[in-house]
Amino acid sequence: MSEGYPFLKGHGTENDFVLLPDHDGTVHGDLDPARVARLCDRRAGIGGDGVLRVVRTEAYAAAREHADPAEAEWFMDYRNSDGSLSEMCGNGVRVFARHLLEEGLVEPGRPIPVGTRAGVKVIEVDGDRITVDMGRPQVLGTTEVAVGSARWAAAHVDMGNPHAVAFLDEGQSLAVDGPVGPLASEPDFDRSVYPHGVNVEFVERRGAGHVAMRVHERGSGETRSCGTGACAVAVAAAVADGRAAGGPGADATYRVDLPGGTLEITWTADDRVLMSGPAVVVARGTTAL
Ligand SMILES: N[C@@H](CCC[C@H](N)C(=O)O)C(=O)O
Repeated sequence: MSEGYPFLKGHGTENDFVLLPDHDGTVHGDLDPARVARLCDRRAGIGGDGVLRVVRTEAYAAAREHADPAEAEWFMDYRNSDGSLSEMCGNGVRVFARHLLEEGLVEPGRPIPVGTRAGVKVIEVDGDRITVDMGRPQVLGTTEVAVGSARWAAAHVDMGNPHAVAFLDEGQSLAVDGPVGPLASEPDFDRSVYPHGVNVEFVERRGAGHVAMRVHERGSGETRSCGTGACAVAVAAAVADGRAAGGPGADATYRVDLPGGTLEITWTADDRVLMSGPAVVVARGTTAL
C-alpha cells in the first residue's frame, strides 16, 4: 500500500495504541469517531485500545485550551477505541514520549512535557523505564459497582479521568471464573456519580504494597492495562491502608500487576502521583483507513 496516512503502533504493558503523526494539524483535523473505531478494529483495522494523534499544541485550537504551547510543544490527542474522547491516558502518554524520542522530536536526556486534556504531564525516560508525573489525584468518596449480582463498594478517584476502584472481598479472585467474570460488558455503576461514564478497576491484594487488578475501561472495554487506573488503585490502596495519614500520599509506593505487565506507582508526600513502566513502538506503516 503506498497511498494513505502514516501510522505507528505501540503499547505500554500491552495497552495498545495506533499513533497518527499530524504535526501541524493539517492531516487529520478533528478525528471522526467512526474512523477511530475503524483504525482500532482488531479484525478489519490496525487494532488498538485507542488512538494517539501526535500534534503540536500550537497547531490545534482544542489543545491550547488545556496546555500552553510555550510549556508543552507536543499534545497527545487521545481517543478511546469507540472514538470517544478521554482527558488522559497513562500508558498512552508513555508510548507518546517514547515515539517523540525515537523520532528525534525532543531532546534526549531532558524531561518531556506533553499536553493532554488533563493538563501538561512531565515525563522522564531512563532506558526501558519511563516515569510520568501524573499530577494530583482527587479522592472523592465512596460509590458502588456491580457485575451481575456481585456488588462492591468502590473508591471514586479522579486522575484527570474518572475511576471507580473496587477491592475484592477476602477470598475472592480476579480470575475469569470468579465474581468479576470475563468483563465482556460494562459493570454497573452509579450514573449520577459518573454522568460521563467511568473506568472500573477490580483489585486483589497480593501483600504489603502489592496489588493486582483488572479493568473495564470507558470507551474501550476490558484492556490488558490502564495507567491512570493503576494510579487510582494505588491512591485508593494508600487511603485504605492508612498510608495517606502523614501527608497526601506519604511516599506510598505500590506495585500494581495487570494482565499485560507491572507498573510502579508512588503517591508522594507533596501530593503527586508518579507512574513508572515500560513503553515501546512496535510497528509503522501506511493506512488508507
Ligand atoms: N488506558 C488508559 C486510559 C484511557 C482512557 C479511559 N478509557 C477513559 O475513557 O478515561 C490509561 O492507560 O490510563
